[in-house]
Amino acid sequence: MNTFPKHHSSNFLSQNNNPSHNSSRRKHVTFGPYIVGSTLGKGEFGKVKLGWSRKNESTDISKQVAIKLIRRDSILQDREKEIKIYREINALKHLTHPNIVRLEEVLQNSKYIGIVLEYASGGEFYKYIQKKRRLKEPIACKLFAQLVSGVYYMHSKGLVHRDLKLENLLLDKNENLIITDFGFVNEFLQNNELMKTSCGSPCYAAPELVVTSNPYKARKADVWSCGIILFAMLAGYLPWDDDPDNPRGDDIAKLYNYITTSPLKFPSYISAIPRDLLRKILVANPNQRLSLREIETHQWLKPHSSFLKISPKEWDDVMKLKADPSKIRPKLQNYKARPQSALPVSSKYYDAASHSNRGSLVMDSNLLSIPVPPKESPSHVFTKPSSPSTDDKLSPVRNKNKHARSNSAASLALQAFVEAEKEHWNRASIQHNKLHRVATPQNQMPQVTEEDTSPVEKYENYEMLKKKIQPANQTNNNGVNSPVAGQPKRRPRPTTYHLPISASSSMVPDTQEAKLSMINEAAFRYNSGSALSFSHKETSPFDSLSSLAPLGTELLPSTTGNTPESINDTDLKMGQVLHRAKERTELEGSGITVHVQRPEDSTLHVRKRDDGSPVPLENMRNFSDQSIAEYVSLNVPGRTALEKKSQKKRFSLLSFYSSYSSSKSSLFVGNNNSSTNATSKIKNTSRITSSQENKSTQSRHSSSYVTAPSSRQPSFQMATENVNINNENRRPTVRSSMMVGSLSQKNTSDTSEHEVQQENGQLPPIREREPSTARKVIDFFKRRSLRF
Ligand SMILES: Nc1ncnc2c1ncn2[C@@H]1O[C@H](COP(=O)(O)OP(=O)(O)OP(=O)(O)O)[C@@H](O)[C@H]1O
Repeated sequence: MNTFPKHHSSNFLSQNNNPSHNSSRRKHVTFGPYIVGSTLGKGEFGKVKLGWSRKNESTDISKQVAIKLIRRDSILQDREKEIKIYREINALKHLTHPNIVRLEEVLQNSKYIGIVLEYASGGEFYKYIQKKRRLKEPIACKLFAQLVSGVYYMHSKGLVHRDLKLENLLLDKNENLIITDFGFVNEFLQNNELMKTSCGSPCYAAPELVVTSNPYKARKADVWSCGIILFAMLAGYLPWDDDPDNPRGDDIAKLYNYITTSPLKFPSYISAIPRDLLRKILVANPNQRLSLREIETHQWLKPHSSFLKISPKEWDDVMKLKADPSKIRPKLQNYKARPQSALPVSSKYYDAASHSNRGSLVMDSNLLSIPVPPKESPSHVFTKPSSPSTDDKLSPVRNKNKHARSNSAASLALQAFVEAEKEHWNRASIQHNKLHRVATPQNQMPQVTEEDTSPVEKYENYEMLKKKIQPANQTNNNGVNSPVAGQPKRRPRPTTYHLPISASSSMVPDTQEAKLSMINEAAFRYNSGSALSFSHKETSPFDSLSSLAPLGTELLPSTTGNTPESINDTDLKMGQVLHRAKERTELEGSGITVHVQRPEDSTLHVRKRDDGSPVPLENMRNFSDQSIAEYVSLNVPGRTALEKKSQKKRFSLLSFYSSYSSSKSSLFVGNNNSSTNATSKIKNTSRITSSQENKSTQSRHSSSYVTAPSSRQPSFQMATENVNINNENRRPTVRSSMMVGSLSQKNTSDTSEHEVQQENGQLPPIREREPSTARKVIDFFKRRSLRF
């Protein structure tokens, strides 16, 4: 039974001290329709909290989200922050790809803006590498294919990320890659993708962003970052991190000189084919660097070539269908259709708000412009308008034979599409009402073109396939869905790209109910309808800026996230766990909502941790091992430690070039200043602490430009500004970075914890580490938050 009241408070709730509530009564903090749990992480803008949506009244189910909470007063003072937030929101509204974090909705109350995101329960990618020291090639290949697919999708929407790095990658519970943090995203025009604003982290930033003030080709800069990420996956450390003259890597001028003059060095355990790919990606000259399309066709990615052939349009089509079942054939609609999620409240809310004064949340129009028309920068090479790739028009079917079977989610997704195409053609030859009996011979697949199969059909067929390979009633002894033979015994995530690939026609569901169940379980994580309810047809994600909500507008309750589509089995059980154990009461007029636990009524007692997360302690046997394990995983100690990551130190050289603040900085190519001067100037000015960042960005009025010290790259020029930056406050051992825990004596969390304690005066300062031969490995993530 749903115990949540129909009306809920939009505010964070304070602790209830009413003596009438004894200790057995548990309270929960809420934000809008979400119960707020533990802190998942802390970023530049504040904390990211785990949240649970309220149960849908009819279905009694809940789902998990990550809520990025931003204090409104913190952004009122800081225009750059504000811009980043709205960049992120507007970009995410337009991106619906399985490897890009899904925006559920945006809420705000008097104190906070909350960006509600899909919860990436697999945690941070760099920690994953940290744990494994480095990734095996097949795993790296799968994850890199997902990264490339996500980035290519983003580029196809005219957006560049500009801050791709390990720290901005998360994993879902099935270890699929999720790209996050779109704060630096920007739009490019197909016929002029040049940008001026350098952003990102030096270790991941393409040389052209740092060593020249010329406009750079935005997509190629993302490609470079992908290459660095791939190297880090395979090697376990960042490339070009072994400069004896710059052992700590924090002299950016030296770092880039080293990058542009030193050949890439590989550890012996990276094999020849990925080395070849890396050598073609990590090319200092962006014109010679591979494009994403070229990367996709590289031999190393062949196992995932089919997945990579799924075009952005195909991703959109499938997701639209998921969001709008009305487009599915009437035959399928006749099955008991699930309630369709309404347009996210936040969207409606924003639309309504577009007529009102948006106060401080108006974006600077300069932000949206693409800097420097070609004629103004004749030295730069411009990209021609890209004509649609022929690859995009190809059906994945054509590539079927190229696809080597793999367990990867990516390749499985592709297989699903391929199989769906195949299925469609088989089905086309028989009566529609006998579809479920069709046994499709393996390896018989007519050639079809994109035009031959409508997205609706594809989707339907895909769903059919999915049902075939994983019937709803197929469970193992543990009550968990049985894996298909040969597949790992892991309950697949309800996404299309995590499908087992071997399908048996005997597994075709033969009832309408089974088919309905198949649809209901279906597919993508883009299932709540929220992200998809945004218009994808807008030409620019920034078109809708004016419709952003004004501050001070009251939070409206959300209906998003309550649809059954959004809930998987685990969520359901989670929801049951939570809601059986709770009762919620609203203290009249107080604005305080209290969730009360009544142990005598509960099948499972939910306790609250210090950090606010619910912890189930008793009576776990009522639930499957898996649901318990997953629930427990939400409360892993690592998360608590993660919370302490608040001590993240960061550099910021964002202020180097600010296209949206052109009045504050001017860009030009410097003249032949001596390299010595360049090096020393940058050395003196290129360090900045996070606490100084904001101040420094306000003070960047004068700029100085110096040539890069590289004699091999005479055309590269170094630009920087006097941004009042120094490194005095930086802790020498932290270097605004993370270490490879498995190799270092302390892992990241420990380090953060130490810092917290240290700042509280409980511990002596960490001693500076002596450089050692393993330093480059130990320092793997040291520059994790370095930004410019
Ligand atoms: N969708 C998510 N699912 C799970 N954890 C998340 C999610 N989004 C963010 N986190 C956690 O919160 C941390 C901070 O998030 P994020 O980096 O997006 O915040 P930010 O304010 O944009 O930080 P940054 O300083 O990197 O810009 C992440 O490192 C991650 O641990």
